[in-house]
Amino acid sequence: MSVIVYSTAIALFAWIIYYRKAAAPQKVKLPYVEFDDGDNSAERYRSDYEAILRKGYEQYTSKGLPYSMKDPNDPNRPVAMLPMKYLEEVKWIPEERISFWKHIDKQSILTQIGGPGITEEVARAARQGLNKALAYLIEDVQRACDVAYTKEMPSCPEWTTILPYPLIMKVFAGMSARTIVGPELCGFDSEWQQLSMEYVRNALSSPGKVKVAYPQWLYWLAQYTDSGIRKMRRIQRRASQILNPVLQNRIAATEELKVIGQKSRGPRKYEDGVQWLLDAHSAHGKELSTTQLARDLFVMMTASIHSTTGAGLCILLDMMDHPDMIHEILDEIQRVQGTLVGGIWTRAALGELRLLDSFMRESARFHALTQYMAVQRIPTTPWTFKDGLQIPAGTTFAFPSFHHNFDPTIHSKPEVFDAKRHLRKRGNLSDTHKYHFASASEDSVNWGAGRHACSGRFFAQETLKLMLMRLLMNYDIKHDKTSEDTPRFLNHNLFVIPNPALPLLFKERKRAV
Ligand code: HEM
Repeated sequence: MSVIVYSTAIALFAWIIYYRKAAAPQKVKLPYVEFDDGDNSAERYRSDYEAILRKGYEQYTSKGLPYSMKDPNDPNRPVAMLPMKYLEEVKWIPEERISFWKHIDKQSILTQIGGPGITEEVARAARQGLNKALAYLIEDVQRACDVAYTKEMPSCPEWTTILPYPLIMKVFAGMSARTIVGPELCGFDSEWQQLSMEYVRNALSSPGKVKVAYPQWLYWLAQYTDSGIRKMRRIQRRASQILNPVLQNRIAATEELKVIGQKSRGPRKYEDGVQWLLDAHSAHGKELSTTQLARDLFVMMTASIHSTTGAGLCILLDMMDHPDMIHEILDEIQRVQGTLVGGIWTRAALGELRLLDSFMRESARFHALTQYMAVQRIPTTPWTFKDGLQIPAGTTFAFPSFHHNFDPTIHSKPEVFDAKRHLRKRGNLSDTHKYHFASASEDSVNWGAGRHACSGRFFAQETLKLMLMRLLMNYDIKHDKTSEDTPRFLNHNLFVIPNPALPLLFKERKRAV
């Protein structure tokens, strides 16, 4: 008897050892960079990743060498930081092999708590639907911008304190509602807008709480116990209801078009996120339910709201540090505005705002569109680069976008904010797609790269131009001396965001420009 018990115990012990070894993630074999002074606490990393990335850039990536460091999204294995020479090899590898969406899942944990994730249909709707229809949407988006400013901006005949972050966010939400759900639900402060903003708020705040309160294997439980996540589910149910008639309209319009057999060159009856998602699902032979529609639209909102707001505020803050440029930018705006028919902006006209565009791209270079690293990917099976570098399955690798932006071999005098830098670069080029704000050109990976490069970046570019123009033309803006101690930027792990609590002073111009 005791022999049986003894043998069983040994077998069990051996199995546990084997299982733990098999389950333990394989570690990447690269030099590990950490803080020299011995303080490698979680808090230190949260607020000072930039220092580690700078050290890694100086010692390794700028010299074409990879290294590893603590991954804020994965306590079990480090992230591999790669020099740019590896980028081409992974840009176009299929998602199933080198995954971006798994990185998003790891970072946001939304799919692990019952929330939505990026899908092929979401990516396709933005890449093909939004980008193709963008030229037709500018007029409506401009109108939504005007309505939002009129409603949100207080009267300020004298210098008035305003928090620009929530202002920009609200205005962008108005513009994106028109684009994402179309004319039926997009009214300013409509139920859709309130639901979607509340959803995004919870989708961004709840995962952090879950990560602290639960071990990873119990994350799934939070969808039943966490009030924020339960709220997201309630919002999703209500959103599905109000989206139903909108979806039916898109289905009917698509059927009508099939019957007429019309292959028109212009916009269809509806050009919006609901239509593009319907197109994308149909293209994959899938039926689109209202629940899936709500989830997909919320993914788009979550991807776009704070990223665009953050980039917009970075640009505004840079403008205040370079007031000399504001006059030149205003001259350019007025010159182009003079060519508009009925004061309506077009994509072509927005494209003529080359100085404003160059300023925006320089701001994006300085602040890396609020992220220290880019092109984060996770191999689904072990990946070997051509030179033999191996990345184990499940280990994130990434590229150092922020420090790349300050590399003197890429940009001359990188520490100088040079608003005309990209204008000069574009000057002699026949390729008009390069070096404008939304370009994923080779001198920057701020927008990512390859098959997953941000598909909403052209929309972000045009909405930011419309929003910034309206502010510059109507208001003088300056820093509030009483809030000099308020930090302008906040570090959080791999993000550096303009402080949402930073107030600025606004004063109406005597005569709007
Ligand atoms: C300034 C604003 C924005 C910034 C800084 C930004 C940044 C990014 C970045 C860095 C990526 C990952 C790219 C990669 O790793 O290769 C990305 C992907 C994506 N973005 Fe944006 N984004 C912005 C605005 C938007 C907007 C307005 C939308 C939609 C309307 C959007 C939708 C998406 C989608 C769907 C993806 C995933 C693409 C794919 O997997 O194929 N983004 N974005």
